[in-house]
Amino acid sequence: MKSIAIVLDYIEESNKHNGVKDTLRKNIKEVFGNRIQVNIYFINRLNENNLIEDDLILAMASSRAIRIRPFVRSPENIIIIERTFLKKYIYPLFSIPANTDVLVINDDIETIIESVSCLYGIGVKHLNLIPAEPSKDYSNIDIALSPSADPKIIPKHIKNVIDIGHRVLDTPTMLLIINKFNINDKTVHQNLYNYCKKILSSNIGIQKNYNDLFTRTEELDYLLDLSNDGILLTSSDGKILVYNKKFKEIFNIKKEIIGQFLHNVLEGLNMESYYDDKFYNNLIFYRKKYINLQKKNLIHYNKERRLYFNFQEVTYIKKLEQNLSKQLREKGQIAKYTFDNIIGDSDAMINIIEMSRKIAKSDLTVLITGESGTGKEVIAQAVHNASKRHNQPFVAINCAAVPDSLLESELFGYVKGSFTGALKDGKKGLFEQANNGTIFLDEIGDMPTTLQSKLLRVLQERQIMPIGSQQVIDIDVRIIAATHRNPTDMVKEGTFRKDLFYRLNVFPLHLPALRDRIEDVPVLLKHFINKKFSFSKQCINLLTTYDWPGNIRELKNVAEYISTIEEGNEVTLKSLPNYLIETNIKKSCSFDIKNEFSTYFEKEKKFLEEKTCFSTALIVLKAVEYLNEINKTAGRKHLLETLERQNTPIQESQLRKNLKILNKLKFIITKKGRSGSYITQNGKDFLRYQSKYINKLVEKLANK
Ligand SMILES: Nc1ncnc2c1ncn2[C@@H]1O[C@H](COP(=O)(O)OP(=O)(O)OP(=O)(O)O)[C@@H](O)[C@H]1O
Repeated sequence: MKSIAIVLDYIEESNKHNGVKDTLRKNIKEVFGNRIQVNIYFINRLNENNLIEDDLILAMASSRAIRIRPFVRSPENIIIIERTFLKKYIYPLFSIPANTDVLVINDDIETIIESVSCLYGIGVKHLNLIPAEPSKDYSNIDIALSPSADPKIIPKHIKNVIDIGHRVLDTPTMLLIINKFNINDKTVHQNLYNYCKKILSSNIGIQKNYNDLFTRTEELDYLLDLSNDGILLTSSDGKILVYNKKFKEIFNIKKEIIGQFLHNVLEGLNMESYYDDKFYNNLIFYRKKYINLQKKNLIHYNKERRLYFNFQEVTYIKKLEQNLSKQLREKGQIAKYTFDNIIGDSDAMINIIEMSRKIAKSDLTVLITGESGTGKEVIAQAVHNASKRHNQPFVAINCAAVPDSLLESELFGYVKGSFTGALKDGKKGLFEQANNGTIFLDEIGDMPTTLQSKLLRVLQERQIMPIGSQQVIDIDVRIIAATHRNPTDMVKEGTFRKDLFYRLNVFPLHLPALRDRIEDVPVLLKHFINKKFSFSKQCINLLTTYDWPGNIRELKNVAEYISTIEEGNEVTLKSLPNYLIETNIKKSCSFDIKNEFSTYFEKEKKFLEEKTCFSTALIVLKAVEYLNEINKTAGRKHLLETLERQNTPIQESQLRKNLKILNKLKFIITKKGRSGSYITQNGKDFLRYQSKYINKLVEKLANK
């Protein structure tokens, strides 16, 4: 414990100095509590063989400081105190009429003069303060001011003796002590603030500045304490500079921790590992509690690095979870599939689920390959939901569905005024929206090469730079990419960057086509059909020998078809869509089935040929189906863009006409407003029936 010496002038005689001694001791205790020990010395009892060893020595005046120097071990620790009066004693003086003669009485002339000058200094200027000299006659004065009110020294005729109390330590002296002992304790500042309110400082400037600073710090502390997170600021080597109440609460800390090292305060958590200049977002376990720790670096203008820590109790996060999930759901940024919703009995599927569960535990990048409809997105969602990021956003983007010109701004965002047509306030990119969560980059193989190099940088640096911005943003996002193409072939062809491929292919997952795990067909059908059905033998035969080019997505559609069409309990060939039967017959029989099925959709085909250009109608219908499948609104704008992308552009007027005709045939339903068109089962069947014709047509048009 630090100690302070107070050196008084004379030996204590008949308790003469008790007042001063007790007052100063009381002042120090009031501000510093038991943090400082006070020792009292008397000047005429000091001995050169017994030096004062205290950390700070308070002298009453400079003349006394010189006198005590030889008796002090470290004279540089001597400070000359400043004293003042308490408000409660001084305010009554203002009721004495101006220019009244008032005698100031004390033990000796030196202290009397000091008191008079101090009274003038604090603003008692309306009275004629007269220092009482022992030999003089003051019979014309009938008011006296005295701190001790010792009756012996007060002239008999004076009846009105006003007690002005002993002088107390002034603000600058208190601040000097704080400074000398490097005290940064909040309670001490709170005590000094209260103490200042009671005294009339002769140094108004210092007192006012101190009070202002204290009030501001108090307000900031108040704001910090409002937070539900534990907040902490340390120097770059972990010395605690600022903390809030919640921090102490989370870690059950009772003592003062300012100036201590964080790794000593939170023992066993290896806090030193956070002192580097990286960003962290980790879940830690401390005394039966899960706590989410975030650490950021703050660089001040003077280039000194500070570490900002934020701690959230998981119980509290849990409460936030519902709120957050609601918001994410509203934004469509939630992954609904978990491993429990993934159906599959085949060895291949069991293997994939097992692998994926392991992958979910890590934070590494995953590349999922497989034909369209094999469940790549479903797996990506399940991995996200089984990962530690499951409470954070899952943001999916189909790189093939967004025009190249827009893909960059969709992914990285832009700042305001970046380009014509940009939103007024700029736009957050999907990477930023996915921060702390997962981004699913579907059809990565369709990403233009210019963007591939930008993506590579994101993967390397974990930073993004919005279009038009000069600043990079740190992001913490898990990347899961998928493609129905063969990335190795694309790298060979030079359409996909080799370095990007290696960065993405950290965890490769290949989903086999449904035809290669045909044993999954019955369980999937059972899962998707919500009624209880039995299947005829032929039906099972057909469904398990069919190729399923559209994989599980196609099977889901067939299941939907069956649920709608079949009114009985048994699914027979009749309950299946026409195109399935056609393909199967073609597969198992050598004769051309064209004649047998030539009556299918004959009327519709004729109607189309009469009303419009047959091939255009087919292409429009196919484009509606495609946009529906990727969950994009099949409105006129998207349809025109899609047709343009596949090199089969048409005029808007043509599109409108064809949509109308397709609606008439009930191949599509176009809803009013902005929800666009939807292909009906009839439309889908018609397309399947015409599928070869369409593929040829698209190929032909694309090569024209
Ligand atoms: N194993 C599975 N269990 C249950 N449903 C599945 C499974 N796999 C896929 N599905 C269903 O099939 C549909 C298509 O799956 P998904 O969108 O994940 O395929 P994809 O491979 O990402 O397709 P694309 O390459 O066309 O984007 C989904 O709507 C999902 O309901």
